[in-house]
Order: sequence, then structure tokens, then C-alpha cells
Amino acid sequence: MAKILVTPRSITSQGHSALSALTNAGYEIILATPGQQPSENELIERLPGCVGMLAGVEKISARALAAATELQVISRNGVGIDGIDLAAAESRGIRVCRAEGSNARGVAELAIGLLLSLARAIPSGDRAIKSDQWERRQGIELEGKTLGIVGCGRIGRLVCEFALALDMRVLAYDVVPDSTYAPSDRFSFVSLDHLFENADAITLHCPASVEDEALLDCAALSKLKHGVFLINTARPNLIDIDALISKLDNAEVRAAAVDVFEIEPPIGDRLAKHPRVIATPHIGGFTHESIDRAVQMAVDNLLETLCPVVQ
Ligand SMILES: NC(=O)C1=CN([C@@H]2O[C@H](COP(=O)(O)OP(=O)(O)OC[C@H]3O[C@@H](n4cnc5c(N)ncnc54)[C@H](O)[C@@H]3O)[C@@H](O)[C@H]2O)C=CC1
Ligand SMILES: O=C(O)C(=O)COP(=O)(O)O
Repeated sequence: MAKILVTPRSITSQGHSALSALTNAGYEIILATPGQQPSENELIERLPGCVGMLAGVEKISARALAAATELQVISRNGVGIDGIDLAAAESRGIRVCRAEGSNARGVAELAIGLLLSLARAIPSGDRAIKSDQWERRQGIELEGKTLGIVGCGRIGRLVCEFALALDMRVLAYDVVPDSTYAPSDRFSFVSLDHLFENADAITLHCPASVEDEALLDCAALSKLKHGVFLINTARPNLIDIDALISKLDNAEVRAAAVDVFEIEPPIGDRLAKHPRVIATPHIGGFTHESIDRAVQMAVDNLLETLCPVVQ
């Protein structure tokens, strides 16, 4: 029976309703160790004999792909494909597809939740009360403040709508700005430098760059407004983490919220533990609704590429 490896850490049993379409089409589901990202060794062990892979955010290296001699398609149950060695996949004729837009609402709602949490110091207020402290940190209101959105795609546009509904101004930067997108006279596409210099809060919604240079390196972080808020629900390597920590130490960056880490879980991670940082465990797309949409789309994409074994 042709096999499909299912690795997303959000799928902890074969009982997910969308997966039954794979068994109904005649495929055997091989479930990787539940709840975590599979290692390269686990992929090398499980990929041989698989024609398809329903993949999460794990690294899929050229070495793992070399073991996947029958693999025809890697279907992401999400958006980011920065973990996949795309050149190796292409050279082996393996198609890579994404569940585009499936988790945009989940991430956009989290980004706005984090923005409000930063502006009103909600997590630290809760922590203080739980340890019998009465710590009233004076917050700021978002009305009239400027949100900088880097990457104005599916997630960035939803964040933009929410920010406009909060009466914010929005400056957006995108490598391919869509000139037809003009949701309000409080919105404009600008250069990256203009965004860096003028935003009161910045939220990242672009893919990780293929080159290793961080988008927010030390020089870029030095251009930001003093006391800016920074939100990263995109990918960790978009920011030079050491440079960010020193900007947080001297409050040049007033506070940051981070959902994504180089190593997950980020045990002992200096950024996650920083007192000016709100850290969440990569939950941007981890809602019931987003996961259902993402798995359904990923299964549909898989079956579209592979011919069903049984009709
Ligand atoms: N925390 C989480 O759970 C999740 C995180 N993500 C991350 O969010 C990213 C964005 O997702 P979507 O909005 O769905 O993708 P999308 O493909 O709809 O939009 C990405 C946008 O970024 C633009 N872009 C590409 N490179 C850029 C750069 N260097 N600078 C500025 N803009 C650039 C593209 O032109 C596009 O408009 C994903 O690549 C992924 O890394 C996505 C889903 C869940
Ligand atoms: O879709 C993406 O790019 C994500 O980062 C989602 O990650 P997850 O599949 O929830 O572990």
C-alpha cells in the first residue's frame, strides 16, 4: 500500500477528519512521533516508501530527501516552507505546496492580541496579581498610533484591517507592493526605512529570507523610533536576536512579543526569558479553525498531486 508520512505537531492522532480522505483514497498513513517536530533521523527512517508527506515546520534537509526515493509531494499544513531544502526537492522532482491563507486569521488575531498585550502590559499585570503584587503599569492607547507591517500578504492585510478598526495609521512595506490594495486613507505603502523610522509598533509578516542576513539586523534596529514595540509571529531569523536583546536592555525597543524561536521549545532562550518580552509557544496558526482549514487544504493538495490509489 502506498504510504503518506504525516508529521505536523498539531496532529496527534490519525483520527483527524481530513486525514480519512487519504485512507479513503487508498493510502496508508504513517504518523510521526506525535506532538513534536521530527528529527532528520526520524525522517530518514520513515520517508523511504512514502509517496507523499503532510509536513509541518520541521527541517526537511537534502539528506532526508535523499532517503525519500519514492516521494512525489511535500504538502505543508501551513504556510512557511523555509525549513525545506527547496533546491534539493526540485532536483529530485518533488513538488512542494502550501496551505495558503489557511491560518492567516489565527496569526492576525494573535498579532493584534500581542500588540494590545504590549500596549497595556496585560501579562505582567496578571503575573503580579498572582504573586499578590498590585502593579499598575500605565499603558498607551492605540488610536492615532502608527503600526508598521512588514509583509502585506494574507496575514499582513488582515492585521492591517484590524489595526484600522482600532483607529491606527498603517505603514506597510512589501517587496511586491500591490498598488490596488488601498483599504483606507490611513494606509500607505512605504519604503522599509520610512517604516522603521516612523512606526510606533512593528509587526513582521513576511517569509524568512533565503539568505542568512536578518531583515532587522543591528543597523536596522538602530533606525527604529525610541520606545517602539516589536512583534514577531513570522520567523526567528528575521531578527538579529543579540542586537534585539541589547536594544531591549536599554529600552530603545520598549518591549517585544515573539511567537517563533530558532529552537522550539526555546528552553533557556535569552529572548524568551527577557523581562520586556512576551513569549508565546508558536500558537499563531494553532487554533481549531486554522488547523482544520490547514489540514484540509494540505490533504486536498496532496491528493491533487498524487493519483488516488483506489477510486
Ligand atoms: N506563527 C505562526 O504560527 C505562523 C507564522 N507564519 C509566517 O508568516 C509568514 C507570512 O504568511 P502569509 O501572510 O500567509 O504569507 P503570504 O505569502 O500571503 O504573504 C507574505 C508577503 O510577504 C511579502 N514578502 C516576501 N518577502 C518579503 C520581504 N523580504 N520583505 C517584505 N515583504 C516580503 C510577499 O510579497 C507577500 O506579500 C509565513 O511565511 C510564515 O513564516 C505563517 C503562518 C503561521
Ligand atoms: O504555517 C506556518 O508557517 C506556521 O508557522 C505554523 O506552524 P505550525 O504548523 O502551527 O507548527
